[in-house]
Amino acid sequence: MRKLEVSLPEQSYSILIGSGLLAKLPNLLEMQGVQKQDRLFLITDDQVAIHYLEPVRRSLSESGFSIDFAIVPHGEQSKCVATYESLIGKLIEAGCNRKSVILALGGGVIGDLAGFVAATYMRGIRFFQLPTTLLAHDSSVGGKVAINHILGKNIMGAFYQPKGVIYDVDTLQTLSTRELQSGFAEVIKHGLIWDHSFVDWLFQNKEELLSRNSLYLTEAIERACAVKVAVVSQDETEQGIRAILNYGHTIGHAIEGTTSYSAYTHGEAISIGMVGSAWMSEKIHSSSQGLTKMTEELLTHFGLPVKLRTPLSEDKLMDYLRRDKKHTSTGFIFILSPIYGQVRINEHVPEGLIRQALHRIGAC
Ligand SMILES: O=C(O)C(=O)C[C@@H](O)[C@H](O)[C@H](O)COP(=O)(O)O
Repeated sequence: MRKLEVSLPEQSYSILIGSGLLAKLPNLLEMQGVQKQDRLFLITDDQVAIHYLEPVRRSLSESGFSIDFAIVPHGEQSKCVATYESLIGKLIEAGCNRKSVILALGGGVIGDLAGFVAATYMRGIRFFQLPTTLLAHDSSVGGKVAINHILGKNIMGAFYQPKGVIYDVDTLQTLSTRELQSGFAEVIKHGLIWDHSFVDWLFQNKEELLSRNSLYLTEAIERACAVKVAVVSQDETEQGIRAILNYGHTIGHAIEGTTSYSAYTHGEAISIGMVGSAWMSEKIHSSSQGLTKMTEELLTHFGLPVKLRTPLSEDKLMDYLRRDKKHTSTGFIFILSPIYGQVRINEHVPEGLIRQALHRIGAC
């Protein structure tokens, strides 16, 4: 088992990554201070539930924990006010109190949604992230929890850290190919923003990674999480450097939002967003020549899209970009890469350049 520590001013926690961790959940929770009398409430989705709900529920009940659960439909549409409110109702009905603990068993949607429920139920109760997708190496760490508004992604949210992340890599074996590939977008992002040797390693080991070799996946998750931990521990609430974790997300969120979260997975949208960002980087920084081609090659190797499948309106994407959380009254802020393996926060990116980048990725 690999272990990383997230050290934050108010609270620190561990990320445990390894095989067979869900089976050890009762012990791992007790080691993190959860007691048998603390009511557990597990939140998952209908796809994850098929594989993991019963074994997890049974092992916790047989170990003496009392556990209730709720299953929501899979997909980004569940990150909404209606699902949030219904979950709060279920917690009340189950008798959850301030000592109760939420278990977020699933991918990024479940982690964000259950985390937001935990952050707000009775003004905040403990929660653990139990990621079951590759993409969730990113969303489970760092405490960004949120639900979407029809006009914007993650608009209602909080910075609310989990008490721990328990990442059983065996769960990646049941992911669909599309979901696995989607997760690589965020893994690649962590390399592109911080550590070019990690990007090279991903290139070299793509066969092992795509064939779900657990040792290689564990290594990839650990290295990507290490980048995230290094950034978040410097800037928990995104006052500055944490914005670099948004590389590719400005355009990516606009793609997801304008297609009502139905045409692209989060990873696919971020993949296309990173191509747009690489292209703008080349236009602004002469030192990043060749970045777009290299980014496209890497993403394509991992089965990710580098262009919109069907053209989207440039104006609609621009409207969405104006509502991006990084946007200020002084202009568009983009995370761009002056050199392979590093990024900077670029303020005042000209609208004309953004429009050209949108064309480059297939907007019309
Ligand atoms: O942790 C962060 O900070 C990130 O930006 C990571 C992103 O990959 C993640 O998708 C995040 O939820 C996006 O946050 P948002 O503030 O842009 O909504």
